[in-house]
Amino acid sequence: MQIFKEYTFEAAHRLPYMPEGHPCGRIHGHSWKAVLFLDGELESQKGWVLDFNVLDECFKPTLALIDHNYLNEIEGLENPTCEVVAKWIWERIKPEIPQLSRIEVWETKDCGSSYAGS
Ligand SMILES: Nc1nc2c(c(=O)[nH]1)N=C([C@H](O)[C@H](O)COP(=O)(O)OP(=O)(O)OP(=O)(O)O)CN2
Ligand SMILES: [Zn+2]
Repeated sequence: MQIFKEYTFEAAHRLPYMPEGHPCGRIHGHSWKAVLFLDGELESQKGWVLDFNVLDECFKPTLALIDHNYLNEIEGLENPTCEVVAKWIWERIKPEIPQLSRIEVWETKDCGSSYAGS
């Protein structure tokens, strides 16, 4: 069984390795979306894989670091592409939620990344 939960955050970033004059090299902001997917067995009595509230509590400190922030100033996000952001979230959440199977990070309404540990 797979479950998922979507989180949104507002954050600014710039991509430092863009050529001179490239718009993504300038500081700009997005309404980002992170979707966390969990794979696991149904707990028979409760009828769920994991309480969404447990996931919320686990993700809350990470969300607080990135929401309304400038990503480039956060350790590990010096080059904050959506690929790097997905991997960074994975490395923070996977040790606490072993059922985590994939993360999507949407940078705009139509582009993003998907990371499943490799
Ligand atoms: N593989 C990646 N490519 C790009 C990333 C990224 O993280 N990974 N990021 C950017 C920029 O940050 C840009 O802000 C987002 O992409 P873009 O499609 O250019 O978004 P726009 O809204 O500016 O463009 P539309 O014309 O509206 O689609 C660029 N590339
Ligand atoms: Zn961007």
